[in-house]
Amino acid sequence: MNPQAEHKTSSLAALGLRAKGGRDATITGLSVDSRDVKEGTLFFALPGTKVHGADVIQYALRMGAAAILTDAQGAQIAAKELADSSAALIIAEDPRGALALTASLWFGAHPETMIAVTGTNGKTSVSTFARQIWIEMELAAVNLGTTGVEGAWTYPLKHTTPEPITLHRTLAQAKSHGITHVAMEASSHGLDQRRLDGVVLAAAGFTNFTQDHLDYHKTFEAYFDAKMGLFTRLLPEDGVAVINIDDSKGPEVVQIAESRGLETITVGRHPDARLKLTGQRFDSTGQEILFDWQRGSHSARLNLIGGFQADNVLLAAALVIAAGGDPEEAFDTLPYLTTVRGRMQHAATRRNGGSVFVDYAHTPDAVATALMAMRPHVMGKLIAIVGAGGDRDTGKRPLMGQAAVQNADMVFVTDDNPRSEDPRVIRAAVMAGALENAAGKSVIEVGDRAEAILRGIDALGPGDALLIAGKGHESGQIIGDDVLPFDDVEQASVAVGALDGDL
Ligand SMILES: CC(=O)N[C@H]1[C@@H](OP(=O)(O)OP(=O)(O)OC[C@H]2O[C@@H](n3ccc(=O)[nH]c3=O)[C@H](O)[C@@H]2O)O[C@H](CO)[C@@H](O)[C@@H]1O[C@H](C)C(=O)N[C@@H](C)C(=O)N[C@H](CCC(=O)O)C(=O)O
Ligand SMILES: Nc1ncnc2c1ncn2[C@@H]1O[C@H](COP(=O)(O)OP(=O)(O)OP(=O)(O)O)[C@@H](O)[C@H]1O
Ligand SMILES: N[C@H](CCC[C@H](N)C(=O)O)C(=O)O
Ligand SMILES: [Mg+2]
Repeated sequence: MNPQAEHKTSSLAALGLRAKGGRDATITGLSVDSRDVKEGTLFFALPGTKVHGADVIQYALRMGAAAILTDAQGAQIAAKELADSSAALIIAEDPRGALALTASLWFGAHPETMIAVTGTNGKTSVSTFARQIWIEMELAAVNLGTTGVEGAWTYPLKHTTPEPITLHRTLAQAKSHGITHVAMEASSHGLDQRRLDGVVLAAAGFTNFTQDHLDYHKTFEAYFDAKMGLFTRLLPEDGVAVINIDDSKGPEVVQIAESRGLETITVGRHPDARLKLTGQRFDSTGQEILFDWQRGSHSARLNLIGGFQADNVLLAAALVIAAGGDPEEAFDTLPYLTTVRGRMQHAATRRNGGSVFVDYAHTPDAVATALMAMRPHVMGKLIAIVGAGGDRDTGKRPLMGQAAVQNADMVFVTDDNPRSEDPRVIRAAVMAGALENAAGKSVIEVGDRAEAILRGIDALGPGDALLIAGKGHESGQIIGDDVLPFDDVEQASVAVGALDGDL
């Protein structure tokens, strides 16, 4: 906890907020949840997907809220309670944006160099590689996202892009631990809800754009627009946009960035890419890459499985350069990069040489990419274990089954966080997509994930490989409201032990 932020007070005026009737108040803390309100809190009553925070203003006032910030609708909902109270009222057109800016002023300090990455897949990978490059360059760096805060300082997080109060508190804490460089993930939910507004970015990256999260955004257009907020709203005029030009949306992102006059660094195999991947050769433990930067040719060994990891690594290197890093120094670190936890991670090897990898592919594109990426490293057959999450985009389920069967030789369909849904219904949707495209390949439904892993590993012969997709670094299986301990890497070695005897 940042002591300064926890014990401080501030006037509304010092936070840049103007209350109705010019009323000021002494604020002792910020909250978006009425249940956390204490004496002196500024409560942000936000419109939500389930309720409007204004519905609970009455409760926040009873707990001692000194001020309420809400939108016009919220002020109307709680008009009577607000009129009867001495708390200051701020009405904002964009209350989530106001929350983010207020949180950034409240916590104040943050590391001096910050970058953010958006895209459907690859955010955690790119931000982790950027952090690893900085650390190899002897800078005090962290990545912040799905896997928490990792690097020179570690801290757990619940969200990929935490809500602004948590985000700015975490950044202030990072600063107090001596962190100077942060690579963070900008999720589409986070961008849509303005969670990152108020973060000052040196550079922003775009990985790719494919289907996910349509449960929340409803349309591809809305999902893309949310992601583009990173370039249209968040990145300052002097920030640099780093864009994967090989993605079909890449040129559009370049246009969006250039229409604001932003400097761009394009990355990819495309002939015009500023950081251009020109060659790639795979072997059983990784790959050699060739790339061009400003008329100079470079080569590097990557101890990473999967062709797409080269895209992620080069995007990370370009972000480091965009944020002021020396290019040659950044390129020299590439052979030292290590697997991102739960992403194409080698988990176990059978006595017969069959190998097991754990990956976080949880979108149709990621399942296809991950499996295709394994092919050049695998001599024998490729087996996939796949499942889809409950209470998430339902449209992606059959497409994930299809992507698995089209790119593997044998598929097991199993459970992956059914949450409040009936797991059989989720599996049926994944199975339908797989069976429709099976073309004679074997597709087997095994609900219990541990059993699916055991059976997948049992099917491995010499030279074969198994990809366990979907859960990556996760440590639990979410069933209803329960989280049962479950770790794919651990299960893989338990299964190998059970089948081969402990090696
Ligand atoms: C779908 C979504 O993003 N929801 C976020 C949203 O909540 P909401 O709109 O559903 O909130 P609501 O329940 O309708 O309540 C409205 C407001 O009233 C408040 N409230 C509600 C009840 C009460 O008793 N008191 C009270 O004050 C709530 O705190 C909220 O501010 O606003 C809340 C903060 O105001 C967030 O905490 C919440 O994130 C939830 C926890 C969440 O799970 N989000 C996930 C989906 C998410 O953000 N994931 C992304 C992407 C991951 C990926 O890329 O795969 C991430 O960045 O992690
Ligand atoms: N550049 C890429 N292109 C396509 N697929 C990728 C790429 N990078 C990673 N993936 C696939 O996506 C999976 C998730 O990767 P990663 O965790 O880096 O993405 P993310 O964008 O952070 O995901 P989340 O939305 O859950 O935060 C990986 O396990 C891999 O299968
Ligand atoms: N952060 C993402 C990843 C989910 C991964 C998968 N294991 C699932 O539960 O669907 C989400 O919550 O949609
Ligand atoms: Mg992530």
